[in-house]
Amino acid sequence: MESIKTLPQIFSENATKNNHLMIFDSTGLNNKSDKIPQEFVWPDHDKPSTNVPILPVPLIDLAGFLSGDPFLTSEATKLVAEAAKQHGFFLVTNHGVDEKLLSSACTLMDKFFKSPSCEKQKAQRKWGESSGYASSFVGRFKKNLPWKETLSFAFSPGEKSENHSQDVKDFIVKKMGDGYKDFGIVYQEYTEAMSNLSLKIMELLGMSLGVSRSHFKEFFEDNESIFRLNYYPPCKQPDVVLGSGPHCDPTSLTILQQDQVNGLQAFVDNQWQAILPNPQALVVNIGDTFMALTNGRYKSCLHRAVVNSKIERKTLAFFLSPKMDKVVRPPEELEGERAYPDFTWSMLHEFVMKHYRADESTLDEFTKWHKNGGSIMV
Ligand SMILES: C=C1C[C@]23C[C@H]1CC[C@H]2[C@]1(C)CCC[C@@](C)(C(=O)O)[C@H]1[C@@H]3C(=O)O
Ligand SMILES: O=C(O)CCC(=O)C(=O)O
Ligand SMILES: [Fe+2]
Repeated sequence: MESIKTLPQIFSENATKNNHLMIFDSTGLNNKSDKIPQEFVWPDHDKPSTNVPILPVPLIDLAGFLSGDPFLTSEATKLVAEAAKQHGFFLVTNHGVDEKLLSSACTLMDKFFKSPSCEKQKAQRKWGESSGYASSFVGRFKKNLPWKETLSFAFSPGEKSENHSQDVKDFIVKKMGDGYKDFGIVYQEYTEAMSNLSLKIMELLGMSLGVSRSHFKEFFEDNESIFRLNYYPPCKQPDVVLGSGPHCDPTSLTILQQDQVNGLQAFVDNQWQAILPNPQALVVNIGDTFMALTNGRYKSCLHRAVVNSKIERKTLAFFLSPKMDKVVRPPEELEGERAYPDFTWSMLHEFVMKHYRADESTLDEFTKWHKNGGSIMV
């Protein structure tokens, strides 16, 4: 477990020692004759292996559920329940999100990530915030740095009455200028589509748990979510680095679009197993906050992303999260001995952004931190 000391401790420590890594230049690192800097090299027990088995993730066709077919809805809830109880991962097809939107959102990532570093720095993420560009994680972690660049946005659907809030589009145009207006429009539309899809999946999850169809949908209607573009450059030593280290998503529900490059792995039945790209499907996984909302019934699963030496990998992740101040408490149908205390997403978000690097123990460590009144050292 690596705790993130709060600023300025770790930042100043790292800023001096790792100046050369303050900007993650994968091309430069790949072209240098010597080995990849030690900060990116993971311990032996975490190093990726090439021949992992393939995880048989259930493929759930949402067409029947979305059209209101009672039998197909019942079949879908059974498949969701089985997957969510075991490892929390499932695929959804016929989800209703426009294929052209999905394709352009993946292609358009290159406009940002292939631009010069000085351009990308205009959107640099600030300490403690999740919005913005993270070219290097050396400001947050001392070791086991992820081999990736990310661009993250805060998203909320806005009030029904007013026009949808345009926070995604406005953020990128504010940071990068009017040349990114079309870019912003595409990802604004994308995040709205993913927010709508996540609410439909919340209806399915509610029914699968024997809770009213509307309970979780209403809980997340005014969500304050995070949308993230993950760009994983090729690495000359793919056997020692990780694109995203082992973690459980601290959020509630993740909808992940993968490109056609393999890399996502889940830790199931005590081994890493690949979740292969499927162009017709989106990957959905339960996060820590929803595991708490189900009082531990549905599982938030450890997962990671590996990279390769030939081609970059791109993924788009919508992290559904409730309004910051909403109390995370299981509905009475799921009560019983409490697995976790009442908390707000705001508390857990602060914990993972400022005090603790999300891993497989985040919720347990957060529970200790929360019981100690949110004291800094975990
Ligand atoms: C709330 C969040 C924190 C992270 C982005 C979202 C949901 C997933 C989290 C993360 C990806 C889990 C692994 C570690 C992390 C630092 C990362 O690799 O990016 C996490 C994100 C973050 O803290 O920025
Ligand atoms: O990019 C991937 O395949 C996984 C990314 C992920 O798990 C995350 O961003 O939380
Ligand atoms: Fe994740």
